[in-house]
Amino acid sequence: MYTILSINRNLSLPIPSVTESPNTSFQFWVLSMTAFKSSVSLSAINGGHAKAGEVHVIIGPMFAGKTTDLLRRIQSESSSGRNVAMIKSSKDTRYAKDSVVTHDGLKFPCWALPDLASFQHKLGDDEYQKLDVIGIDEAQFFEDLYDFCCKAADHDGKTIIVAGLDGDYLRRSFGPVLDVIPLADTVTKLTARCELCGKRAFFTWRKTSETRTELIGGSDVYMPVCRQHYVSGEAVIESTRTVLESCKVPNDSQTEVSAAM
Ligand SMILES: Nc1ncnc2c1ncn2[C@@H]1O[C@H](COP(=O)(O)OP(=O)(O)O)[C@@H](O)[C@H]1O
Ligand SMILES: Cc1cn([C@H]2C[C@H](O)[C@@H](COP(=O)(O)O)O2)c(=O)[nH]c1=O
Ligand SMILES: [Zn+2]
Repeated sequence: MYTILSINRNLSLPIPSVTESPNTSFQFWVLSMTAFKSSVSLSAINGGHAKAGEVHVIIGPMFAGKTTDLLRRIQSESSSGRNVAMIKSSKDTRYAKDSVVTHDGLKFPCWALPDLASFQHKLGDDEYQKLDVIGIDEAQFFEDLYDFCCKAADHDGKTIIVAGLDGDYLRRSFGPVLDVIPLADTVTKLTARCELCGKRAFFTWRKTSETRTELIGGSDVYMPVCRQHYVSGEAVIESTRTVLESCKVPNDSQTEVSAAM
């Protein structure tokens, strides 16, 4: 039998009035949680920061408006008087070196970095401490995204807003973006318009035959498509491959042909 005297925000603890010997597993759990709570204060959890951090993730195919949404949120935070910074992957060289740029041409100055771990050092500790909000674009290219979000949100009290592709051109998980979903306060999946039918596009189609996962490019290389046109596109590629295979001259007959020439 337990009497919960009071649970309030200063972690005051339930005072168990044990009417039986505390050897049942539930009673042991309550007592061990009581001991845990009394030894850990909130400030120790997030490194002494009064404000707990946040992680917000924006995903979707290319041209879905991920960067546009990221810029909107960052500008809103800045207008509210919060100190913001923007980071993008230095792999993104499409529109500008030191700015995040949307496909519509909207720009915002940023740090273009090869990794996130170097950000605090490059910014400087004093400036980093002053930061309230950090935006991250092209997050699929940052291998250290998970660890950065953990430290920045859990221990440094920062609000992190992440924008990146959830899937690559094969609709496979792209880089570390999906790994941070369990860390997130919110997850927003955006859609584009299918270039072939105008319906909602959830996927990105690569127009070229390159097969490497990382291939920087815009509408020259990629287009957003709906499920129907992604699948039919795959069907077209497969049937084209079959036709080309059937037109190929077999190797042994190639030898006969070249010998006859
Ligand atoms: N097929 C498309 N569907 C939706 N938006 C498109 C398409 N093609 C070009 N755009 C433009 O791309 C803009 C989104 O750009 P951006 O925010 O950079 O997208 P993302 O970061 O998701 O690639 C849209 O506002 C729109 O003007
Ligand atoms: C699908 C896909 C995309 N990329 C690259 C192409 C672009 O440079 C970025 C995505 O830019 P956006 O801001 O989302 O428009 O990623 C790639 O390297 N591999 C892919 O499979
Ligand atoms: Zn379509």
